[in-house]
Amino acid sequence: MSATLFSEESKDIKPIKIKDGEYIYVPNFYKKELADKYLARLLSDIHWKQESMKMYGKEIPFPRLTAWYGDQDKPYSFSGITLQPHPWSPGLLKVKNDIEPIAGVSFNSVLLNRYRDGSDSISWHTDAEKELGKNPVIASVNFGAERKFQLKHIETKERIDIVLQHGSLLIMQGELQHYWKHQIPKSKRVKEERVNLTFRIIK
Ligand SMILES: O=C(O)CCC(=O)C(=O)O
Ligand SMILES: [Fe+2]
Repeated sequence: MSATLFSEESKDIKPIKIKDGEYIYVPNFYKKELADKYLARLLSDIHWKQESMKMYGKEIPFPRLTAWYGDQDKPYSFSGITLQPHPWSPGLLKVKNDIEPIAGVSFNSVLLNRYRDGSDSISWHTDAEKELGKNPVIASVNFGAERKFQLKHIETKERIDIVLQHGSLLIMQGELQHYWKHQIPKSKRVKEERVNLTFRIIK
């Protein structure tokens, strides 16, 4: 990571080192007013879709809506489906430019997740697909309802919970994807929508 990429405010942002990985969490990356604006725009402008996965000959819908945006030559496969990206929108490019000085890398795609309420979720997985490279940097920006993000060490089963708040930025980096799974569990209490953007580099 190059120190010259860091802006004045982001200079003090240091990765949190954990066993076999590291992450950065910036709770108030966007202040509330701006985060509210982004949330409204994302809800209305993004081409949201409920994808499904074939399992034992049955179509199982994902418990969330998704969308894939990015450079046009980078199709992406996950959970048995392949997505052709929509071209970058001005708003997504703005967020990308805002987070890159902190991530220290240049992203070429973003997977968006929309959790309509607490009954939407994403279950335990790693983002260690081949096309993300060896130690991927994954930057996740969060808008809307606060949801619990859980990390679980694959060998020791150690757990780390982070409540991802409106306007926050979470960056997973280092060896984390090889040793830790993550999930957003269902939560009966949550009635509001949440939108999550995970910026990635597809090789
Ligand atoms: O919604 C989140 O915070 C996590 C999303 C995620 O893990 C993914 O899209 O791979
Ligand atoms: Fe993930």
